[in-house]
Formats: sequence, C-alpha cells, structure tokens
Amino acid sequence: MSAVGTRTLRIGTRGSELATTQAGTVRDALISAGHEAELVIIKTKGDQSMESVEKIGVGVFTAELREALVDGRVDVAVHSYKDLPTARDERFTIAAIPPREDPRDALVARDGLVLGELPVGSKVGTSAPRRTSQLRALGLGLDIRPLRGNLQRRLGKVESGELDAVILARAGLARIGRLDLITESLEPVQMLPAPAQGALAVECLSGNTALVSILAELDDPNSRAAVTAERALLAELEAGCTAPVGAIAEVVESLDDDGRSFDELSVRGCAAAIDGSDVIRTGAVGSPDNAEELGRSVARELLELGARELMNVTEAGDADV
Ligand SMILES: NCc1[nH]cc(CCC(=O)O)c1CC(=O)O
Repeated sequence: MSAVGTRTLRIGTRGSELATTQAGTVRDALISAGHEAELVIIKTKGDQSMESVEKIGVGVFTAELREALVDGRVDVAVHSYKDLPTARDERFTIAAIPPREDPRDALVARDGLVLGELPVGSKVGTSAPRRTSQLRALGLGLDIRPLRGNLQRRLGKVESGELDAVILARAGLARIGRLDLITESLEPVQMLPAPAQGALAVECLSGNTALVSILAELDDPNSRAAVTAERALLAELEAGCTAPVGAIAEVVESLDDDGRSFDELSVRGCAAAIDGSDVIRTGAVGSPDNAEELGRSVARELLELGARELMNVTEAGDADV
C-alpha cells in the first residue's frame, strides 16, 4: 500500500525512449520504497514540432507535464532538469533530485574519431548555442550544423553519413544504454555542460505535502547542491536554456589543516559569444550549504568580466537540445 492511500502514483513523462527510461528509474525507486507507481505518457510541444526551440518558446518539453499535474491527470512529473525554465513556479515543488548522471557532453563521431582528429570542414551537428559557441571557440574549423529531434534521429545522422559527428549529453546516451557510441567525453576545459545537465527533476504539486515527503526519499543531497549552484548561476545571468552559458558544479572531498575531511562545492561557469570569438570562464569553491549564493557569485563575476556584452553577440540559435 502506498503512503498516500491505496492509489497507484501516476508518473507523467514524455514519450521518448530517453524520457520513459529516466522516468522508469523513478518508478522503480518508488516501487522499491514500497509504493505503487506507473508511467503516464504526456505529449509535449517539443516532441511534436521540429521547429527551433527558440521559436516554440521556453518550457516546450515541460509545460504539458506541469499542466497534467495541475489537472490531476498525474501525481508526479519527471523532467530532464535542464529543460525546466529558470523562473520559479510556486505551484510546483521539485521534491527530489535523484543521483545525477555524468553531466559532460559527448562526441559521437564517425570512424571513432575524437574532436581533435576531425578534419577541418567536418560537419558537426548541434543546435545548442552553448555547444556551438564553445566549439567555435576551440578554433578547429568545424562546420556546425543545426540538429534537433530525439536521440535516435540525431544518432542516425552520423550513421547515414549526413554528419561527421554530433554532440549530445552523455547522460542521455547512458540512460538508453548506448555509451558505447561515444568517441570522446568532452572535458569541462573544452566544453562546459548545460546547467543541470544529467539531472532529473521529480516534481509534484506544492500543496501535496504527503507526496513531497515520499518523493524526498529519492533526493541526493550532493546532486541537489550541484544543480542548485548551476541553476542559480544561470538565473543570475537572466539566461535560459537557449543561452550560451555553461556550468558545472561538484561536491568534492577536501582536507582541513588537521587532516579531517569535509565537503566542498566547486562551481565553474562560462559565457560565450555565439560566433566563438570569446569565452569567459571563472569559478569558485565554498560550502555545499551555500550552493545558491555560490552559483550567483560565479555569475556576478562572469558579468563583471563582460558576460552580458558577449552573450549579446547574436546569431540565430536554438535551445540546449
Ligand atoms: N531536450 C534536450 C535534452 N534534455 C535532456 C537531455 C539529455 C539528458 C540530460 O541532460 O539529463 C537532452 C538531450 C541532449 O542534450 O543531448
């Protein structure tokens, strides 16, 4: 029996293989904790339209899931955290951030090539301004092509030879069991991932306090601290998922002068010009209890270094998809 009654918890998810797999991990965790749970597929605008995400608007992958919570069609919504708008909506509570996957971006290239081996002029697919700008800044002479659609569709473009390579979130490939396709996992010195990449947001209505506490059992405090810092950085820059902003935070173990270990949160962020002419990077380290403020302070430093002006260098772009 479930702690919210005998009813089965209905978990709303998008219908892609990636989405149902990640929502499935939440369902399984709830079942292991003694609850009854099932998936309910919800179609979102982002799944139906192949238009650029900038055109269809923010929250294209998450708005319908939230509507389903409000309408009572589902009890829980599982989102890829990075797809959520930065603006808070008090109606909803992110009750759990489960242990996060590796947040790095990954290269899937023909013939096992790594980034530095791709010949000048190679066609590399990605629509995210964050990826495009950081790739251009590496100065490899790559031909960056727009790319949308689900993972299979994107991977298919390398298989068919239409593209030489694509850049994707490593986490997505991990969840569908295709890490074998990765030819290089990009290190943060080359490419900072999207804030919250690789993390899930398990959401329910704020008013449903019984459910908030049930879901809280799935929360991983270190993942929450990291994601909180990265998202605060993004919010302070007043930038959404379509911005050329990267961030990575991680709880790391440090030793004090007496050799005692304690946790520290390391935060790094960047802002880039879409034309690749410049990337500003900075970072800070502090207490995980101070994640929000730490993320904001890194963003303020980026602004002092000229992030606003850089991000205003425009060119048509798309969301971090
Ligand atoms: N809708 C885009 C999206 N949202 C979440 C992921 C990957 C998984 C994650 O970051 O949690 C992706 C695909 C990608 O960026 O390659």
